[in-house]
Amino acid sequence: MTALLSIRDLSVAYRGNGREALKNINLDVAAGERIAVIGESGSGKSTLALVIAGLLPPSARIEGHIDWQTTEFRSSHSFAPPSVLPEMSGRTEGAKDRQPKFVPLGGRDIGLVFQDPSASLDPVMTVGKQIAEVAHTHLGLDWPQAFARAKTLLERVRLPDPDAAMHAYPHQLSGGQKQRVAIAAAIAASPKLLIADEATSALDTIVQAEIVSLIRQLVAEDGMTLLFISHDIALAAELADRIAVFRHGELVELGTTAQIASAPHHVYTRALLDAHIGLDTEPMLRRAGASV
Ligand SMILES: Nc1ncnc2c1ncn2[C@@H]1O[C@H](COP(=O)(O)OP(=O)(O)OP(=O)(O)O)[C@@H](O)[C@H]1O
Repeated sequence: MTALLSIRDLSVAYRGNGREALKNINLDVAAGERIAVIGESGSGKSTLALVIAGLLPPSARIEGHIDWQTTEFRSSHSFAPPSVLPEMSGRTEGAKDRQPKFVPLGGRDIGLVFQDPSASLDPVMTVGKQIAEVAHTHLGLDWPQAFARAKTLLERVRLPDPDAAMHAYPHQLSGGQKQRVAIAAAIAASPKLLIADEATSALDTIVQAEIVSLIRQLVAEDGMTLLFISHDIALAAELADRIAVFRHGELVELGTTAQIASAPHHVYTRALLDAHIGLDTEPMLRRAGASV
């Protein structure tokens, strides 16, 4: 399968933080693949999402490369994450040599869904306008077309009354409904990559399962690549083809969901699995296609 994304020797350090948030990460993500990134709090999961999306603060030190395979240019293009550019002044010749380079744009090429939908939704703009704005900006649709697309998206994310929701403000919706709206906005420009960073962590178990199922369906229907970030290995196993296990900024294990769930190599992965034993390990293994 073609790699959509190749991460090479990637390290990230935040200013004022002695420890590197990511250490020498190498990871290929295939086009159309669903990959889960799991690990405990502080393991570097969100940093990975932010560096891929080019959203790290400019003060963060980034080393290494993220290469994108884009159909637009029909070849592989390398980009230095935007926030590293000022620090790359000594290497600009090399950077110029790689022209034309493809710099993915958040919203257009990468859809992002975070834990707290309230933080990504504008409280004083109607839901319909927020989704339509993404389609208007990134797809160049005129406003009537953009609003029509917003309505279709609200139907696709299964909001109970899409017509009413178009005119609603975020505070009038439940947490699960807001997350559906955030997902609709994230996929409004048909991004190649959807990053869901703890997108279900703030929701109760039933709504969590509904959102996971929704993400699975949308990713399949639109042929998106999924980076699903979670601290919950059981949830990750529900929809990932492969699981990447992070600890203290390092990628300690990478394997198919069945392999990770049934025969983990790393002691830390085993500990994450053990935390689920007696709770939902068997269903998780069955879902992952492993023999129990
Ligand atoms: N803006 C920042 N400035 C300084 N240090 C940061 C910043 N953001 C994250 N860090 C540090 O980087 C490391 C990795 O954090 P990160 O948020 O990527 O982990 P995480 O696995 O996503 O954790 P969580 O599940 O709690 O969100 C941690 O030590 C964290 O304290």
